[in-house]
Amino acid sequence: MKIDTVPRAGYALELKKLRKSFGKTEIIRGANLAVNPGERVAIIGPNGAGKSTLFNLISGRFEPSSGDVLLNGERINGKKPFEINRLGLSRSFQITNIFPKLSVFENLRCGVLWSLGYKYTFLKFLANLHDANARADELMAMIKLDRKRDVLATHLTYAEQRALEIGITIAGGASVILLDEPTAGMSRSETSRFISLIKEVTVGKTLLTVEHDMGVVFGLADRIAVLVYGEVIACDVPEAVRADPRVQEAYLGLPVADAQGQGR
Ligand SMILES: Nc1ncnc2c1ncn2[C@@H]1O[C@H](COP(=O)(O)OP(=O)(O)OP(=O)(O)O)[C@@H](O)[C@H]1O
Repeated sequence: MKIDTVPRAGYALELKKLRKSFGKTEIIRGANLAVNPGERVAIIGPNGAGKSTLFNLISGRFEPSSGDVLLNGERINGKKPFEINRLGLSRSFQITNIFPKLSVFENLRCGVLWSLGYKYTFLKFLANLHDANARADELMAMIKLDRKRDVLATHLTYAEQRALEIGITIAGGASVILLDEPTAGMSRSETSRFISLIKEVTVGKTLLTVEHDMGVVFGLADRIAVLVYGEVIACDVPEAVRADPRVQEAYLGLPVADAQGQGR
C-alpha cells in the first residue's frame, strides 16, 4: 500500500512570524522556525514558554493570531487538524490515542484506516481489508510489539503503550511527526531504548518534539530550538545551543547540560 506523503522541495515545516494571543495576553510572539526534511528538532524552553501552544498551532488545534505555518511549503493556518493530518503531519496525543479494549494489532489497524479516511463504524469489516492488515503487521514489527499482537492495549506496560502510540502516530505514513514528551514517565533504561526506537521508526521523516529531559534532547535531536517567552531565541546543533549564553540565561544561569529537570 502506498500511503507515504512525499515532501516537496524546501522546508518540511516552517513557522513565520507566528503569533498567538489568548485574550490580551500574547503567548507566541513572532516565532520563526525552519525545519529541513528528515531533520529531528527538539523544542525546549522554560515552563510556560509556549511549547504546547506552538504544537497546538502547528497541528491545527489553535489558529494563529497572525503569521504563517507552512507544511512542505503549503500554508496550513486555519486548517482543521484532520486536514493537516491528511497533508502529511501527524501528532501523538499520548496514550489517550489508544483504544484500551482493542488489541495491539487492532489499534494499529485503526490508525492505518483512520489515515485513509475510514470510519470506526466499519470495524467489523476490517478483517477483509488486506492492505490495512499488512500495514498494521509492518508497524507492529517496527515498534517491536509483534509478540504482543493480540494483547489488549490496556494490558501493555506503560512503555509499550507509548510505543503503540508512536505506531499509531506514524501509521498513516505522515512525513512530519510531532511528539510531545515521548519518554515522559519512563525509567532511564526504558528511555534510552525508546530513543533508539523513535530514531528507527522516524528514519527519513521530519521529527519535532517538545521535551523537558535534556538527556533525551541531546540523544535525539539534530538541532535544538529554544523557545523563551513565545520566541525562538536559538535553533542550532546541540553543542552550539549548550554554549549559547542567551540559552544559559534562560535556564536560570545554568549551563544547559546541568539544567536537566530545571524546565519542569
Ligand atoms: N487555551 C488557553 N487559554 C489561555 N491561556 C493559555 C491557553 N493555553 C495556554 N495558555 C497559557 O499560555 C502560556 C504558555 O503555556 P504552554 O502550555 O504553551 O507553555 P509550555 O511551554 O508548554 O509550558 P510547560 O513547559 O509548563 O508545559 C501559559 O501561561 C498558559 O497559561
